[in-house]
Amino acid sequence: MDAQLSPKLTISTNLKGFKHSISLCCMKTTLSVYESGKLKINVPFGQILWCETSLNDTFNLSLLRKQHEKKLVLFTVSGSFAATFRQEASRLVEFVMEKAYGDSPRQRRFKVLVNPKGGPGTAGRIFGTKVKAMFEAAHCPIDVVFTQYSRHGYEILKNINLGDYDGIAVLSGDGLVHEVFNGLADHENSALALEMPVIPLPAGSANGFSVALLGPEEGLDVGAAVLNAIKGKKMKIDLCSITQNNKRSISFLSQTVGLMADLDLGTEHLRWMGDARFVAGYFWGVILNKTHDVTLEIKTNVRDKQDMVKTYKSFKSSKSLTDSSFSTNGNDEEVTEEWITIEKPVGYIYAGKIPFVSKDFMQFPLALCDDGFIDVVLQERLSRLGWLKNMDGADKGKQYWLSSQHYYKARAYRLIPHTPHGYCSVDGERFQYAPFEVEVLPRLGTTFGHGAWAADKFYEDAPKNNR
Ligand SMILES: Nc1ncnc2c1ncn2[C@@H]1O[C@H](COP(=O)(O)OP(=O)(O)OP(=O)(O)O)[C@@H](O)[C@H]1O
Repeated sequence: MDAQLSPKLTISTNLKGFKHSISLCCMKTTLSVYESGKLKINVPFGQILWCETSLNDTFNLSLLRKQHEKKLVLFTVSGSFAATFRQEASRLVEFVMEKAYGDSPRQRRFKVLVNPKGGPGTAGRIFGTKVKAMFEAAHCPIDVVFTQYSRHGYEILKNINLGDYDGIAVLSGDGLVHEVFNGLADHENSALALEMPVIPLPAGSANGFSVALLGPEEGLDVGAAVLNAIKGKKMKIDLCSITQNNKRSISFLSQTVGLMADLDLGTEHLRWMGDARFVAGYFWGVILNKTHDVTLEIKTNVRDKQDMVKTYKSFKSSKSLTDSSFSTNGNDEEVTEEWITIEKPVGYIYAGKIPFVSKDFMQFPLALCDDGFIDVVLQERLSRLGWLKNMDGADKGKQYWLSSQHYYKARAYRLIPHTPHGYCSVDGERFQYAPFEVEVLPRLGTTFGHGAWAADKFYEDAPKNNR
């Protein structure tokens, strides 16, 4: 436990589960609450939302604390102190607030969009029981809209008054975030609009954006996501432009055809299952085991998998690589990017900017938020047994090493499906099953987070008996 620092205060409280009098002590990285000399609560300053005293010598503290299923829940500590302790109280408040926010601005103003139809349809309840109180506890002004119909989010963001907000918090899945980025891109001042941070609060099915920012554990914890909205650091992320039938739009996560599109869009009727619907969809896809004929053209520098991992690892350890790092071959020689064409029957094509496409499936272990590349996976058709084996280690990206899985870092690509019918999923939304073209728009989008995707469990070494 870390050393105790000076600010300390004893308050009388009627807090449930506590005796009459408790003491609050500031440690180096935490605030500790003691009762009769015994430690009862020890919370990192990062989880403190607000701390204040009021005129009648009462003290109020709001924080997020891990509870059931290790999720962060709102907790308040309040009580009164003797008038003789006013100075101690104000010192403690000042100290705690400074530690709690550091150089992050306090009281960010948010537009909050809630999709009552997202995922299992619980966003409205999550807003009323958790999210609203957390923003209020942090004294963040919020302007809330429950979306009424598909594309409502797009219209709101297209016409938003940018000066009124510090961020857009989206309580939903990735589909509504897709609308939000597209609305900002079509704003009359789109360059400024795309500087507006967009923060996901998970209430959809896959919640890929939230998992990318906070990791598979915290990414599904709405408390952790609200905390990120309140205190996260501004970070830039690549977006993609997707053109289909001469219509251009923004994709921020992924595009896919084949098995992975079928298991997403073909399971809309199973929304009530939450993200388990994707597993059910996968098994159904394996039973059908369809083949998709495609032409794939990729603007890439052809590299082997070991080399790409080496570059990725050194990026992770030094964080000093530049945007063009994946353009060199490890020997600091320039490798020319060229268009390559692949024509073959496939199980699926999946391209993405984030490591996890759902909490258990790290499809793009080498994805980086702002490297200027989109990771493109071509998975050859497999036997049914092969598809089942494919699931082994999927949460750590083990399938990256399969010889049947081809992995590219691309600046752009074109996909032309030849099979007559199929699904095409863009950020989890249904697009036409028709040719499309994708180009990376480096660092065009903005969010709050830790400065990089939170993926750290990649299966970095090729398994010995590579299938
Ligand atoms: N009131 C509404 N009625 C019907 N559809 C809506 C409404 N509000 C938003 N939508 C649409 O709901 C769709 C799905 O929402 P969302 O993507 O947020 O959830 P999800 O698909 O379950 O999650 P994920 O994308 O993470 O898998 C979006 O396409 C959005 O346009």
